[in-house]
Amino acid sequence: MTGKAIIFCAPSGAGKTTIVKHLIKTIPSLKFSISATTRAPRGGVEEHGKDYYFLSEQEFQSKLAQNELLEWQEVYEGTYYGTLRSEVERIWLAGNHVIFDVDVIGGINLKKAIGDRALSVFVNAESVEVLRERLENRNTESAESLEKRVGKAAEEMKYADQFDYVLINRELTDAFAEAEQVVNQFISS
Ligand SMILES: Nc1ncnc2c1ncn2[C@@H]1O[C@H](COP(=O)(O)OP(=O)(O)OP(=O)(O)O)[C@@H](O)[C@H]1O
Ligand SMILES: Nc1nc2c(ncn2[C@@H]2O[C@H](COP(=O)(O)O)[C@@H](O)[C@H]2O)c(=O)[nH]1
Repeated sequence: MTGKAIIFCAPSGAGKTTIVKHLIKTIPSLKFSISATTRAPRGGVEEHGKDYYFLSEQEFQSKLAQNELLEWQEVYEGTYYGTLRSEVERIWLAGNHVIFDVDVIGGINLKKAIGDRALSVFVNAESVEVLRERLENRNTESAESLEKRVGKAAEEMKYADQFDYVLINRELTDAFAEAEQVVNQFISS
C-alpha cells in the first residue's frame, strides 16, 4: 500500500481538530502527524509527544536550520508551528496514511510539496460569529488570543477555493460522516 496524506485546515474554531480526532479513532490506518510548536501546552489537556512536540523557540529554530521541517508558519505573532519530516516518514514507513491538522497556508504548502498523494480539506463554519461562539465555549483562549484567532478567520476563509474539498461543519455528527466518506474514498482510490 502506498501511504497517502490527508490535510485538514480551517479557521480557528471551525472544528478541524475535533473532526481529525474522530477520523483517527474510526480509520485505523490513519495516523496523526504530531507537529512542533513554540506554544505552551493547554494545561491539563495537552501532552508533549501526543498533541504536539512543545519546543522552545531555540529548539524550533535549530530544527528549521537543520531542514527537519517540511513546512512551518508563524501562525500567530510570536508562535511557530511546523511539520516534522520525521513524522511523515515514520508513518509512511509503518504502512499507514498520514493526517495533518495545520493552518491554511501550511496546508496549501503541504499540498504543493506532496502533490497527488495528498487530499486537502478545508473545514468551515457557517459564519465568523459561529467560530467566535465555539472558541468562547471551548474556553481555552485568553481574550487577546481569541481576538487574534477570530481576526484571522475572515482572511483564512478566502483560501477555501484552493482546497480539494470544502466541508461545512454545522451538525457535528453530519460533519463526521461526511469527513469519513471523503477520506475513505481517497485512501482506497
Ligand atoms: N459542529 C459543532 N457544533 C458545535 N460545537 C462544535 C462543533 N464542532 C466542533 N465544536 C466545538 O468547537 C470548539 C472548536 O473546535 P476545535 O477545537 O476542533 O476547532 P479547531 O478548528 O481545531 O480550532 P483551532 O485551530 O483553534 O485549534 C470545540 O470546543 C469543539 O468541541
Ligand atoms: N503551518 C502549520 N500550522 C500548524 C501546525 N500544527 C498546528 N498548526 C495550526 O496552528 C493553529 C493553531 O493551533 P492550536 O493548537 O494552537 O489551536 C491551527 O490552525 C493548527 O492547525 C503545523 O505543523 N504547521
